[in-house]
Amino acid sequence: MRRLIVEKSPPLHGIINVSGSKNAVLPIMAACILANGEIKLEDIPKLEDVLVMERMIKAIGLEVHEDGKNLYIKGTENIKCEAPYDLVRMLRASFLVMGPILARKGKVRIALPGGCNIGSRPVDLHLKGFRALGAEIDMGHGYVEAHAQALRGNKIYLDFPSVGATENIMMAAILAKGVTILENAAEEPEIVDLANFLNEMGAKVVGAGTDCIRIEGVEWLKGTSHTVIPDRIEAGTYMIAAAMTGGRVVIRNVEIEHLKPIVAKLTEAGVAIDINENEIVVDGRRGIRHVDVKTLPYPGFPTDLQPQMMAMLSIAQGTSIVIETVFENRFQHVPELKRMGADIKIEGRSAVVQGVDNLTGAEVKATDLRAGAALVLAGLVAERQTEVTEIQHIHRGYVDMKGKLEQVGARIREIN
Ligand SMILES: CC(=O)N[C@H]1[C@@H](OP(=O)(O)OP(=O)(O)OC[C@H]2O[C@@H](n3ccc(=O)[nH]c3=O)[C@H](O)[C@@H]2O)O[C@H](CO)[C@@H](O)[C@@H]1O
Ligand SMILES: C=C(OP(=O)(O)O)C(=O)O
Repeated sequence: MRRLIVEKSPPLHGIINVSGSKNAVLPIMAACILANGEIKLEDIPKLEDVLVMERMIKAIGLEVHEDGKNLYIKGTENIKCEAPYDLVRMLRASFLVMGPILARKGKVRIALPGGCNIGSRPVDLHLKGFRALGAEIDMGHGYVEAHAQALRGNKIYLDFPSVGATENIMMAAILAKGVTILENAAEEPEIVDLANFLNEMGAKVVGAGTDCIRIEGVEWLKGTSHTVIPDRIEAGTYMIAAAMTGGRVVIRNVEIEHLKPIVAKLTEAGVAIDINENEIVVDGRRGIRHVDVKTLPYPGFPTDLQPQMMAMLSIAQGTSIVIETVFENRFQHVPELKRMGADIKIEGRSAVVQGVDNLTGAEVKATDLRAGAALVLAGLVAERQTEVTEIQHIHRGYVDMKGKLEQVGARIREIN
């Protein structure tokens, strides 16, 4: 099993280039099922999750090839209506092929995604949306089946602004007859990127990025070229790394607007931040003060940065409160951080983080993607050596984390 060995590192210094967004590229790859024609996705992030999604859309019948930098996908009408369990199991986002297949073929059979370890993550809101568009849904034997004579636009109110449900329902509505109004929709930048991509292919989506999205059904979609937005969670992770180590790092290829919640919290914690056109300079030399953090749907503080933020607050001056409102089981990094000497108490969905002077290296387990990132960051400031195991989770969502951190002075290596 591969592991990352992280040693106490000097303050990070230099430049880090952010890759394309994992959470934008995955739904966009699913949306290719809706199109006829050639699609070019430029500068795609080379991530395990992208490879799995590539296998998924190939299994459905799309032609996919890459030239090391770009991904070329050929949309076709000859698609299969079934998404196999072995792929849905590996990647939750693969459930996002359900809306596009249903839209295209009027029927779909897909494995229910397995429980992921940050929460139970049901798909009831996705299914509620498909039902409102006229689909009949059957469940059994670990699969969900949907079929419809013809999908028809409708008014749909989401009980919670779920990112995945917003994306799946939006894609199902693209080829439906009439107009769909999606209320209490998620407003994440990745949803705007998906809507832009769909519109470039000929869809009629307005309002993405607000809580009300209007989709006017069209007959068909054509091919296009698209560059996905920069990964705001990757950017935020390295911003926190710079702050924690008391370094000064220039983070390039960022969309400043998307980073507002993390910029606000780091500034409140005493970190100096300079903003240029598409780069951000993070200077942690003044030290870190305690801050309270509550995760919320965008534009609130992202749950995907909560573990990394918690690692930072575990060495801040004073006591911080971290409240996780999005996922009910996203504190699994806490026992691991405690093994490294952090002083954290969990009370329900809140964690009380009392900053300590020093963390100490230990063998710790990456229980999920962002938990793994948090432990790597903790390792950069911990005395002696930290060994992070189960790093396949990190490879799901970070392009060459080891190389990017090494480039700014981190002492980190990967071993088998
Ligand atoms: C591939 C991708 O983009 N993943 C992101 C996406 O996940 P994902 O799309 O799975 O997250 P959601 O926004 O759907 O989930 C948020 C909350 O809604 C609940 N829920 C969701 C759907 C549903 O049908 N019923 C229901 O109860 C979930 O259990 C969770 O508690 O948004 C999350 C929240 O920003 C991020 O952490 C993930 O990185
Ligand atoms: C939870 C995450 O991803 P996924 O929804 O793919 O599990 C994440 O990116 O932190």
